[in-house]
Amino acid sequence: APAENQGGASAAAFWSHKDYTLDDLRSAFDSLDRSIIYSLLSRSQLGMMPDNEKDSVRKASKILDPESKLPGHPLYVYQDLGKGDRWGDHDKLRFDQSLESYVFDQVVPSWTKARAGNGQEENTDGQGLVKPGIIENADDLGWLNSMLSIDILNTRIRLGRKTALIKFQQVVDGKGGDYSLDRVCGMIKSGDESGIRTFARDGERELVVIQNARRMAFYWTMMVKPDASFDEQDRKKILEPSLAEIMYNGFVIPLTTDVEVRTLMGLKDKCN
Ligand SMILES: O=C(O)C(=O)C[C@]1(C(=O)O)C=C[C@@H](O)C=C1
Repeated sequence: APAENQGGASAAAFWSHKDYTLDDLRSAFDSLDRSIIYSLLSRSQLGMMPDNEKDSVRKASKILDPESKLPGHPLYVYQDLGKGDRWGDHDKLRFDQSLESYVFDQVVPSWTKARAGNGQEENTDGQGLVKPGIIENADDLGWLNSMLSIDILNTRIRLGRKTALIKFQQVVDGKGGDYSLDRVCGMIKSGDESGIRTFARDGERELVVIQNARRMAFYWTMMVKPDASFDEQDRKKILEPSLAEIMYNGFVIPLTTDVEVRTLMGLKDKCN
């Protein structure tokens, strides 16, 4: 067996498994982001259905944001989620220790709840988390899509954990640039969260992620051929790629980074 698999107390021995690189993770981010933008856009088109069909979409947006007056446009809805000063303090977002990630409370509707229009409690786990339900027919594609959007978003944000572990590994390998193991461990041990956040962030990469989101939103909205019955308002709702940017800038990247920071701060015992 390779030396690094023989165990040992040092950080180097513990973190030397190299199944994937930061580049591998970034291509995983890229494909998740494609799915996220696509599912949000296809979801947004539901908002352009005739009024009677919009009802289920309205219900979905009400669960996300009870104050919302907008007809089920997830990009608007997610934008609303960011109204608080700190994303993590928003009452619909909660950090789940066991998942090492933020979860959206009460946003994954179950089939029964959607169908029966019952109160929020019925299908929850007792802590306000609605269990995913079973989609029984095509009428529920809207619900299915909103569950997928949330699920892919969660998966994306949780990837922050692996990303943080790889960044720590790079430091252990002496490939952390300005960041030595001593420096990073110093920040972890002294509880310097903002220092660790600066370490975890990569401004250039963030620009690439945001630009990709914009481009995908633009590309896919161009593929939507507006029907003569869509009014000006509706057109604006789908043909607005900057909403993707708002979402990634204000919410998706910050939450992913938060997961990275929390993961890194938890590596105290990997520091000597
Ligand atoms: O790619 C990284 O290095 C990440 O940490 C992921 C991510 C993102 O959410 O896409 C988060 C923070 C960084 O500033 C850049 C990008």
